[in-house]
Amino acid sequence: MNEIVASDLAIGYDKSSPLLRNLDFKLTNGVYVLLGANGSGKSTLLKTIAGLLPPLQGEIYVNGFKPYLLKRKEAAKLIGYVWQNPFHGFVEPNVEREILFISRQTGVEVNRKLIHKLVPLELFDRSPFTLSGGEAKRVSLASVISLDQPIWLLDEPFNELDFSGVKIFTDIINYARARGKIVVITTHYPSLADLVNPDYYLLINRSRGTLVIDKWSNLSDEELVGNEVIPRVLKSELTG
Ligand SMILES: Nc1ncnc2c1ncn2[C@@H]1O[C@H](COP(=O)(O)OP(=O)(O)OP(=O)(O)O)[C@@H](O)[C@H]1O
Repeated sequence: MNEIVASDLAIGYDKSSPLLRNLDFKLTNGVYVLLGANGSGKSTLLKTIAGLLPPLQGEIYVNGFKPYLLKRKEAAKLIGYVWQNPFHGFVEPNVEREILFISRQTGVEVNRKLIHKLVPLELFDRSPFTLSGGEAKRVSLASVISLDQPIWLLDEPFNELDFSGVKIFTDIINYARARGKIVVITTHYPSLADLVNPDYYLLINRSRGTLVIDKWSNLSDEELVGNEVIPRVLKSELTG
């Protein structure tokens, strides 16, 4: 059983004004979608779970480990964190080397099926820095999740994906669910997130600096709109 446990957790960059505080939750195997306004702290929460940021207060555990105390290679074996902007993560001169970079660093064998689902072979010799936005997203997803870690944190994975990219991604999330992973996905598009049948939604309440964890059907349109999440009745909200 995989688990992410937060206990009286406060996160952010400034102890005197945390973005989120008093977080107490336990996530177990399943698919979670993290929603919230621009700048509310979604990426910051993922970075804290990934161990890139220490808690400001309280504690975070990933499968019993404090992630911010793990060596980067150990953290990379446990947690696959895909950055929001793929170009921020690229370090290699060609796509093939880029995809295998974390595997080389950690010594973990990659799951080639996941790589080939996401990235067409004809991209392998290209510089990652010359890729289109969608191609770059596919490469950055492949470069991280091909390690098949038990925990995947995916920051805005739907951005830039075309229809076939969304279908492939949906298949990969079904695979992750069947393998008992914990997958946390951020998005501003709940209608796309719905395609992966999330178990729970994590909604950031920015004014209170807290996190609501619930089923989609229990989140009211008022609560969604109040936190800048695109609601169910989109047209009337945008034109009314
Ligand atoms: N390194 C940093 N130092 C100080 N403040 C930061 C740093 N990184 C992010 N922030 C601020 O923290 C807040 C939360 O940022 P974060 O990226 O977590 O938001 P988000 O919910 O992911 O937003 P978006 O929907 O726009 O991607 C923002 O106000 C941002 O400017």
